[in-house]
Amino acid sequence: MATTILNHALIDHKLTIMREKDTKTIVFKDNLDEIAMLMAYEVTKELPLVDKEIVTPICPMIGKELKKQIILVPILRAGIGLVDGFRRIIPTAKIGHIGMARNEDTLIPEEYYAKFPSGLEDSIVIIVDPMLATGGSASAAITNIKARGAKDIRLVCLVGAPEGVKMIEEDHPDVELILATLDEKLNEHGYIVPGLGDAGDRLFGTD
Ligand SMILES: O=P(O)(O)OC[C@H]1O[C@H](OP(=O)(O)OP(=O)(O)O)[C@H](O)[C@@H]1O
Ligand SMILES: O=c1cc[nH]c(=O)[nH]1
Ligand SMILES: [Mg+2]
Repeated sequence: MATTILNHALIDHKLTIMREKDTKTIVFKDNLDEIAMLMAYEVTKELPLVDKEIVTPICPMIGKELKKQIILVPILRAGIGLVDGFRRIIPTAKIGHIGMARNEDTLIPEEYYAKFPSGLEDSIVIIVDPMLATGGSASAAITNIKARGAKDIRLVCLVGAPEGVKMIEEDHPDVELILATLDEKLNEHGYIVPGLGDAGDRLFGTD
């Protein structure tokens, strides 16, 4: 399935504020929240619809409604920063959580928490995480969510590295990947260059 890079002017403007190293935690959080709404609008543009018979004040008509339940899954921790914005745009979304921690030496991710609503098999699952670096965390999260029954999965990330895109395309060719922007590369510590640093730390004020 094709990878989409949004390259959206307003998202890029807000992302530059987030990237700046002196941006304060609250400003970082607010901009991520606003970007999440814009990305939610973009990724829901072509969701499958079914007909719905309704009556307007003027006459009966066949309207449209979403065909499937949406389950939003943030990859903890940093993915939490995208949840509120998505929920404002898709208030009927149910939320699952998956915790993936990347070992900073080996860069290998490990699942440490998972809780999902029922109905993964029949829902559209939108996994969110600001960063796609090596791709290890997102790829493992997708594998684990598929093992729990999900079939229709989209992965939405803010900043991607070419290495991460390659891993998702190879490991999960059935998953639609949507990025706000594609950065240049990874550095020797597995951080995205130019990137924005450690998204979880910047979002929650840890270091
Ligand atoms: O593509 P990868 O190389 O796996 O790196 C990306 C992952 O790294 C970050 O999480 P981190 O492990 O730092 O956890 P955190 O959100 O708790 O900070 C980020 O939010 C991704 O989940
Ligand atoms: O650049 C990176 C890479 C992984 N995780 C982050 O938060 N930032
Ligand atoms: Mg982190």
